[in-house]
This record gives sequence, C-alpha cells and structure tokens, in this order.
Amino acid sequence: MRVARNGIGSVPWHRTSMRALLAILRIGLRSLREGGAPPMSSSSGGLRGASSSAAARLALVVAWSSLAGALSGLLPAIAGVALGAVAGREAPPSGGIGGALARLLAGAPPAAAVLAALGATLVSASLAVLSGRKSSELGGDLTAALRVALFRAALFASPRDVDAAGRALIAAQAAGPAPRPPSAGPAPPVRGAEVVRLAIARDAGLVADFAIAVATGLPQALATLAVLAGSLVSSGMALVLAGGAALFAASRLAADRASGRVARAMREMQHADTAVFGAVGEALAGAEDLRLLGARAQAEGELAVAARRVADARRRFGQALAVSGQIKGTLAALSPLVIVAALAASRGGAGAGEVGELLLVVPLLMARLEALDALRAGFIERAPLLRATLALLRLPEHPPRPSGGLAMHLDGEARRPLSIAFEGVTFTPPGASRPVLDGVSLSIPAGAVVGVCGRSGSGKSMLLRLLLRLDDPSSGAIAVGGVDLRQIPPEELPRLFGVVGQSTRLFERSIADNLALGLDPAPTEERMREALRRVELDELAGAPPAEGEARLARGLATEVRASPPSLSGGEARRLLLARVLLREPRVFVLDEPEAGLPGATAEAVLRTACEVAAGRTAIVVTHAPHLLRSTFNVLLDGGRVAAVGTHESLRESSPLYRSLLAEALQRSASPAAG
Ligand SMILES: Nc1ncnc2c1ncn2[C@@H]1O[C@H](COP(=O)(O)OP(=O)(O)OP(=O)(O)O)[C@@H](O)[C@H]1O
Repeated sequence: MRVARNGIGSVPWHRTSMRALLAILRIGLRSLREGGAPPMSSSSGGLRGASSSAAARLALVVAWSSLAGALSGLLPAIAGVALGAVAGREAPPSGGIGGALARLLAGAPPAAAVLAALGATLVSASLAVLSGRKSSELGGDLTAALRVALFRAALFASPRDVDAAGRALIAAQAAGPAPRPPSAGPAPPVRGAEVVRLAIARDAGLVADFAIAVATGLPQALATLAVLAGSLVSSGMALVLAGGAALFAASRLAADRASGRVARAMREMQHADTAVFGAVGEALAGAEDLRLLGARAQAEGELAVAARRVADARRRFGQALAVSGQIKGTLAALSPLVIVAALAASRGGAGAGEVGELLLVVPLLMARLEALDALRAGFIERAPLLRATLALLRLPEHPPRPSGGLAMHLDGEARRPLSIAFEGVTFTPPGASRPVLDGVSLSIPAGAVVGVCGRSGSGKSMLLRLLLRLDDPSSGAIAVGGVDLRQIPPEELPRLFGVVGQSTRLFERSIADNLALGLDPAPTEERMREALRRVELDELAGAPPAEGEARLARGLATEVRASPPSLSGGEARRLLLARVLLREPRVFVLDEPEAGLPGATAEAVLRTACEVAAGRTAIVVTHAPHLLRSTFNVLLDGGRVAAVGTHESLRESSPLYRSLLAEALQRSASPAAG
C-alpha cells in the first residue's frame, strides 16, 4: 500500500487524499454559498446567482449519476430478455433480474420487449447526459468558487506564509522517487508567490474537475456494479462476476507500476510548468531592468531551460501513459475469455437471450471497474496537489483577529489624534539568528510629528512594519490610543493608519480609482481635486494648462501605468500622499516619502507630507534628518533606540546624529543627488 508523504504520518494515500478532497469540496461549496465574496465585503459577488443551495445541486448530481449507473446495470438483463423474446424462446430465464423481467413481459409480443429495451436504453442515456450536463455546470461554478477561495486565502494571509506555501507546493510536487530530469542544466528557481498564482489560475480547475469526477463517477460505477452483481449472482452467473473481477485485478496489478510512473511524470510536468510560469512573470515585470542590465539573454536562457524541462517531462508523461494504457487495453481485450468460460460452464444451456446478456455484461463490468480504477489512480496522482491546495486554503489570516471579548474599537471615539507606545518591542524574523529590533521602547504623544532616522539597516522600516501589523513583535507590545494593537480588529487598521511606504504602489487604473481605492463610499470628484491641489498636483486635479503651456492638462481619468511610467517619481509620491489625505487617518506613517527624489523635489515632498500630517500623530522615517528640523526625532542604531530629542538637542548630544546629518547634507549638496 502506498503511503502518503504528508507529514501526517504513515497514513494511506487514499485516506489522506479523500479527506483532503472532501475538505476542499466543503470549502468550495461554502465559497459558492457565500457568493465567492469575502465575508467583510459589502458587494454581493458574481457567483451568488449560481450558489443557490450548492450542496443540494451536488446531491442532485450524485443522485442522477447513481440512477444512471443503476439503470445501465439493468440494461444487459433487459436486452437479454428482448433478444430471448425475439428468438422465440419458450421458457423464460429462471432467476435473477432477467427472470423477473421476462415474467413481467410474458405473453407480450416480442416487439413490446424490444421497445421496452430501447426505452430503457434511452432513459439510461438521457439520465447520463443530464447528470453530465449538471456536473459540468457545477464543475464550472466550483472552479470559480475555489479560485475565489484560494485568492482570498492568499490575499488575507501573510506574504511570508504565501511564499512558504508556494515553495511547499513545489516541494510536494517534486517529492517521491521521480527520476531527476536528465537534461537542461540547473533547476530554475522556485518563486513561492508565482506558484500560488498558478494554483489559483490552473490548479483550482484541476481540483474542481477531479472533485466532480469523483462525485459523479464513483456513485455511477458503484451503482452499476451493485446491480450487475445482484443480477449475475441471482441468475447463477456469479462465475462471470468472479472472472471479470479476476481479469481486472490482474490488469490493475500489471498497470499499477505503470500508473505510478504516470503519477510521477505528471508531477514532474506540473513542476516544470510552474517554473516556466514563474520565469515569464518575473521577466516580463522587470523587462526594462533586464534590458538595462544587459541580462535579457540570460532571462531568455533561463526560460529556455524551463521550457525544455516541460518538453522532457511531457515526453516522459506521454511514454508512461502509453505503457499504462497498453497494459489496460491488452487485458481488456481478453475479456471475451470470460464470456467463453461462462458459456462453457452453462454446457450449451444458454439461449440467445443469455448470450446477448453476457455480451453486454462483460464489457460493462470491465468499463465500470476501470472507471473505479481511474479514480483510484487519480487520487494517487493528485495526492500532492490536493494536500497542497488544502494547505493553501487553510493559510491563517494575517493579522489574526482578536478573540471575541478582546476586540477594542477606536472608531466610536471623537477623531482626535492618538498616542503611540512601543513597550520593549523585539522582532526576530523567522529563521534569522538575531533580532532586527531589540527592546525598543518609545512613547509618542497624541498629535506629535516624530522623525525616525538612523543608518541603513538600523531597523527604521521594521519599526513601521510592526506598527502597521505587517509583522507582529516577537516580544513586547505596541499600543495606539492606549489600546494594544492586537486587540484592534484588522479591518479597522486601514482607517487608523495612512501609509506612504518605500514600496507603496499605485495600481494600473485611473487616478480617480487609485484615490478611491478601499473607500466606501468613494470620495466625490471635488474632494479628490482638493486633495490633489493640497499636494500640489494641480495639473492632475484637472486645472487647465497655464497660458502658453503646450502639454494638455491631465485629469482624474488619467491612467496610471507602471512600465513605461506615466507619472514622474515626484508626482507618484504626491499622488500617494493625496490618497492618504482622503482617508483622513488617525495616524500618518511615512517611510522615506522623499526617497529616490532629487534634492529640491525631496524637500518639497517631505514638506508637503509634514503639512498634510500637521495636527495628527505622524511618524516620518527619513535618511535626511536635516529635513526634520522642527520635529521630535528618534535615532535608531542596530535595532535599538540610541537617542531621542529635538534636532538641536540631538545635534549637540549625539555623534551618530551629527555624522548622519553631515552625510545627508553632503548628499543633497552633491550634483548626483539632485
Ligand atoms: N526577513 C528578514 N530576515 C533577516 N533579516 C531581515 C529580514 N527583514 C529585514 N531584515 C534585516 O533587518 C534590518 C533592518 O531592516 P530595515 O528595513 O528596517 O532597515 P532600515 O533602517 O529601514 O534601512 P534602510 O534605511 O536602508 O531602508 C536589515 O539589516 C535587514 O537586512
């Protein structure tokens, strides 16, 4: 028996895969029921129409499939009776379903028996078509619902966890005794987030299709086999059942090794596909950087390696599939032997009806056993995919919600500024050997604008990450307005903090859409224009061009493009500030809002930022302390608070501050900086 490598222990594959599939199905159906929208969303979501009692639809599909399967199990007996009637046999078959049917039709003209057989065949085929249609509809809806559920899980989780899950997914696909691909050089790098993107785009469909195949194929095959078994045993043809089962068992044993190879080849192929997807995503996003670095040929080479691996894996998959198919085909071709053996056992006592029934029973028996085997192989092949998909769906939400009684809301209070307190905050990144922040205690009064400075790598950005709950302290606590951050529901954080960070980005949509992102109701155009004017972006506010100015004024409908960029660095930074302004946050968090801008622009942007923040609590990280002459400043060194004070007092008391000041002044004075 195959044993799953899933970290759960030595649990057989079929139990873990089946459990994973059921759990995924439950999550998918729940997502379908919820309309595919996250619980906090106010929109109804596009799937709600399709979601009406998803579980009931699934139950109906299972019922149709079972009925279609049971009826097709009856068809050989019905056809046998019809053949017997046409052949003019006097005595009806003694036992079984055939006997019962023959007795039912006794005395009826042969044409009636033939019509009954045709009618039953038609009904069975119609049921199968109906169940097929319903199941493919459900499969489409389930794919959409799983995509949404996977996307939501990834979006609400910590990026660290998403990256780790993506890497684990690839590791699971690579697990097992798959032969290392012989060609194509070193393995392409794995990008966790890209793997998760592919899981949402591709794997959701694979998993949904498999779930529906199991939900329809399993009951159909079992129902047919149960009816066939009942019919054969009751009519004294148990030998046919035993012969068919023996032949199938032999085929399964022979094909088992081959389907193991198919499973490994399939995983290898998915792995290689993922590498291509990751390489394409990264290279296209950084195409201009690659060109400027002269690294386009290298990127092309890496993609070629990944693409060659897919070709190799596909070839091996095709070979393994052909061998496994041949083994099954050859043994299926031997199935007439079972008929011959059954006829020999009847010692010539079989009439046309029985012969006809046997001719239909054996292929049907083999087909249904093979359908069951295909599902079994499917479970083996997809075991890593199912487990990894479930792990993705179960990614913990970040930041975690406060448990019921602990939740505190800052919303009810007047919109007065809030104080901030760091108390003995230490943070060591997962896997790192030493803390990035070490016992930081800091008290920021309500309404103060505080500058944070320090050398590169001193922990300035990390301090802000912890305040924004992008990470949580390893020890110590942070309080805002006297409330521990961990007690504030995560959905309230966007209204609490207005952030312009080093990597805060605009999205590829209009300026108005960028400004309104996350605000419900969206601000009026007039409010947007006012915010743009406050950050000195009059041109984007739609003001007419100055007299004699050739450039046409750009307005709120102007599309933001990242590559090539449609806004200058300074414009983009000001637009981010306008976005923060519109949110009316309680605390401004600005991480080097002037970074990368030339001297005069940097100073102007920082001045605007401080004006925007005036009267509210604000933390401004900057490399240029001289830009924060009027604020109370905190100096970080090696993850610790080295000194606090006004610009003047720090200049007098701290050699580190003086040297940072000198470096910053030198930078802003040098032509390269401006
Ligand atoms: N996941 C991590 N694992 C290990 N070290 C990390 C991790 N994240 C950050 N660090 C380290 O923590 C230190 C502080 O980083 P941080 O980004 O806060 O510095 P900073 O003061 O903002 O620097 P800069 O001014 O250059 O932006 C750096 O040395 C950085 O390499």
